[in-house]
Amino acid sequence: MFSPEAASGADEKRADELLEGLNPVQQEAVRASEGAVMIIAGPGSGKTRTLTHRIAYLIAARKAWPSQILALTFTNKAAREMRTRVTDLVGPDAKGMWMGTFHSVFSRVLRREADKIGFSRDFSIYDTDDQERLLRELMLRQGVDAKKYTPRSIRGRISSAKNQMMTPEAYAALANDPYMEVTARLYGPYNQRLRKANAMDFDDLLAWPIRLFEQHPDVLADYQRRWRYIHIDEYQDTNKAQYLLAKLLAAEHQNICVVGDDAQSIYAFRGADIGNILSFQNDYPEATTIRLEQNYRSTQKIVRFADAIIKGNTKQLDKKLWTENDEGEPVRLMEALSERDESQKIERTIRDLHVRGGIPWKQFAVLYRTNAQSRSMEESLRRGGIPYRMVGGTSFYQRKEIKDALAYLRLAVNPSDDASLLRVINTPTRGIGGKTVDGLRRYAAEHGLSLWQAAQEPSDAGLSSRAAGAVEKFAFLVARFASKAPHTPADELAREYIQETGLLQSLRDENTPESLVRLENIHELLNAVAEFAQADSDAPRTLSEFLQEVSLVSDVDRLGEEENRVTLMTLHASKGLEFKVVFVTGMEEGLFPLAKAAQDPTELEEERRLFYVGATRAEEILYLSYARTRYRYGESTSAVRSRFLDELDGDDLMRTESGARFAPRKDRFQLPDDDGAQGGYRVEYDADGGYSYESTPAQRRAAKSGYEQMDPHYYRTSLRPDAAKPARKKKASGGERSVEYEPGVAPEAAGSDVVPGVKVVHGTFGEGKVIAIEGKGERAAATVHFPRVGQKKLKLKFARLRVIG
Ligand SMILES: Nc1ncnc2c1ncn2[C@@H]1O[C@H](COP(=O)(O)OP(=O)(O)OP(=O)(O)O)[C@@H](O)[C@H]1O
Ligand SMILES: [Mg+2]
Repeated sequence: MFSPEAASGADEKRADELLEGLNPVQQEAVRASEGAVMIIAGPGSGKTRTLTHRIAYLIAARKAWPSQILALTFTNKAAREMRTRVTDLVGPDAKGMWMGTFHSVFSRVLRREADKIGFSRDFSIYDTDDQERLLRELMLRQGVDAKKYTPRSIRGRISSAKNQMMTPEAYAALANDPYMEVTARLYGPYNQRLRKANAMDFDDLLAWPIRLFEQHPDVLADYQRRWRYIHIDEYQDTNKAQYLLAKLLAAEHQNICVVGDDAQSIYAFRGADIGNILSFQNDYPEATTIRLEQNYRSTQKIVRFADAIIKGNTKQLDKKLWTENDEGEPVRLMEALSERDESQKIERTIRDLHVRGGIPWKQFAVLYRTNAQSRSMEESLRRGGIPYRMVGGTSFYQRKEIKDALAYLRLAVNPSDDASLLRVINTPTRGIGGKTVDGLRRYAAEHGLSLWQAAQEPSDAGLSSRAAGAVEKFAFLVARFASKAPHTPADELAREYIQETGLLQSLRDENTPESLVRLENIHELLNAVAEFAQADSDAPRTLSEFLQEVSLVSDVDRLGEEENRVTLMTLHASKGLEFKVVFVTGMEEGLFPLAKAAQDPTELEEERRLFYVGATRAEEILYLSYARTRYRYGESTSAVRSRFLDELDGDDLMRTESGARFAPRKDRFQLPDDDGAQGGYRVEYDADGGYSYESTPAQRRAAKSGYEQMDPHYYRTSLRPDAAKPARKKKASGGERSVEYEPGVAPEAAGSDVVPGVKVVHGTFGEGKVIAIEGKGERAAATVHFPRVGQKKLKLKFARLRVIG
């Protein structure tokens, strides 16, 4: 009989086998099943693998029932993979484990406990669109200028406040600038509206469980007992709410195992806090800390290259990483003329490696900093007939027609969902115009009703009889399916319902190539519902369950394992994954690092960690690329390659396309911070290497002293030291002074030994003593006192002074 307490000899043998694929340190982490354990280790060192084996071990050694295991991952895909791996390791015993992202696990908890916090179990989850629509409406009502204060950035502010567990009142007390004040005014009403709509936003999915546990200690105790073993992957990217949840749940038994890498923390902008790693030791003083040092993923060259990247950061725990893998190929750097050229080169390289090296498509990943960069890459791959899959951008569930269909489905499950109602009340058009909707809104606000409730009494809302008729018909449609929803299988309900909404018919009537694609998409959605409904053999699942799952899919989650395609995705999305061949693209100043990050040392370090994450996804071959011009904000702009490349040591790790050793430009270097430099620069390069910039006073000072300031922390002394081109004149904008630079010669090298105080001999004036030097390079001039003729100012370029002491 299966019992966690009584392990038989056979169980022990099975458990020991699970240790076989692990090295001794990893085994130690698996065996340390009781108490707090923290595994801090670099990329590819087997953190995730160790976690997976640890869970399998707990089950196989009968230390825990599967249902007593909680594993929190960063994506649902990671959770699915972990579940599959554990099932492979221990068989069907694995069923019943709680595995998923924080958001999916706790939304499940919230559904079970919804009534305790005043929600119904069918609450909706608002996505960013829904949130912004709601905010826009509140702003309109409060007379807030939506151009000056965008709903998007207000949403961002509310989101960070929620992540910090800050209430509207606490936020209002802190507000000290106009933006914060406007946000403070909207935050409370925004929450009330969510509640009225029986809806939660993403941040609520973490904030509400904390409140639930605080207000209901018995519920907390229940979950503490339920989850005897807690596991968290990618711990460095947890935010405050996630940290608190983990702490609350582990408080009783303290069996918590977290794994992470501070050098891979890349979500600070979303409230993640590396500090959580540091607090771990304080929260669990008995915690065992385990360090893994062997990398199993990448070649030696890639591991050393990654190490060189992260050395650029000052605030990093020192970690040694080594590997027994092959030495491997040097990292390749591609220079392209334009983004188009860049993507074509990548396309050719992928094809070549695929055809000649036999590497399957799915072993390639192209990573970029911003989603916008995917467009030209997609184009090249499409033209080349290479199958690809894009993660992010306008993903399937973000398409208009899909969101429309989902809004109908959501409404049937939760009619109070105002955002969904507004979305579809007149889609397809059914004669319910803006005025009618406004009338309903007003009526709802006056009587404290949801829009749905208002729509039940359209004639009381003061609508014309025609409008009221249209609203009634709509309400009847929704109500009919709402009453069926709880006891009808999801696929059956969805098919019939969507048919009756008229969405399909309207797309058919439109009969354009685009509308037919949309029609296809809706059919694909219905297929997805069917697949979901029938996936569980015990009983068909309901629409409510389907919607919950869909609200939480992130783009990475849709990454089909089975499919043999090249993957395109942002660097952020690539965390935790691995591919044989990886391209990190768009390595240009202003793009990677982003311009905004270049101004701030903290953000710059986060960008560098992102580079580190990207590079360490590669198992065998790593390519980096940059383009000299790129379309940004609708115009073609010249670009200069990323500082991240030039700060690398030019040792044996990187080669250019032609196979030459990479020569970093060591002319970019840091000046002391106290030089008084100020931010604000804009450098624009022509394709031929000419450039112009708008300078700040600090830049002009820097230029005077021989350095061109690129930003507060970086200076360049010449334009292209490696280019044998004549000196170029700066095309100064805004009437700035011109400065000449001598490519290839650092200005301070010109006029070398002639410095104030030295004795010199001049062909005509004889011996003299240098009093002062002005200017640099070509323009350098010395003031010399000659006992025979007095003081003279001489251009060094012509004077041919000889130093004699
Ligand atoms: N002891 C081992 N023997 C053989 N292969 C291993 C071992 N440990 C890890 N691996 C393999 O090395 C690769 C990297 O492991 P894993 O993904 O667990 O690393 P990680 O530390 O989680 O990396 P990241 O920080 O990027 O998430 C995987 O393919 C894994 O199967
Ligand atoms: Mg991992």
